[in-house]
Amino acid sequence: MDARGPKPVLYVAACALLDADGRILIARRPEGKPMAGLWEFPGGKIEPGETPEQAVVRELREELSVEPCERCLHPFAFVSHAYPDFHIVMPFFLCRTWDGFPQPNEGQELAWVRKEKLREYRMPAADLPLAAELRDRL
Ligand SMILES: Nc1nc2c([nH]c(=O)n2[C@@H]2O[C@H](COP(=O)(O)OP(=O)(O)OP(=O)(O)O)[C@@H](O)[C@H]2O)c(=O)[nH]1
Repeated sequence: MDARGPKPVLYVAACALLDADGRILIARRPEGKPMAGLWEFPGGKIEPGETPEQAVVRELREELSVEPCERCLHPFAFVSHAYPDFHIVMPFFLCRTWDGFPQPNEGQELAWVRKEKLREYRMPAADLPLAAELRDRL
């Protein structure tokens, strides 16, 4: 807490889609959104009453027209990170099986990236440990 009071805590769920060649899908935040231009993992805020898995399924459908099954979402890591204006808690899943071909429904740029190359893409601070975990543990 500081003089401005406690920071809001934001619960976000995200997912690494992994293709058969071991590449990971990342998306570039479009102009007009906070943190525009940074590369991140597909996902978004967990709505009230939703599980993290349900939030990932909904966001993948909205953002990418991709349908994973909930059972295909494997818990991989989580983040708890203090941004200057909010604190993010982010369960993070791996998914190797889904229906559909990812479409950039929100005008976002998409990239399939090898884990070794993730560090070449500028990411939000909260994602840096996730990129390192993917490099080390996949
Ligand atoms: N989706 C996603 N959000 C992330 C990641 N890392 C990270 O710091 N965030 C932050 O978590 C928050 C998620 O919000 P979002 O804007 O993607 O969620 P949303 O689609 O539900 O929001 P919206 O409907 O208000 O646009 C943003 O502040 C975003 O910058 C990540 O890897 N994936």
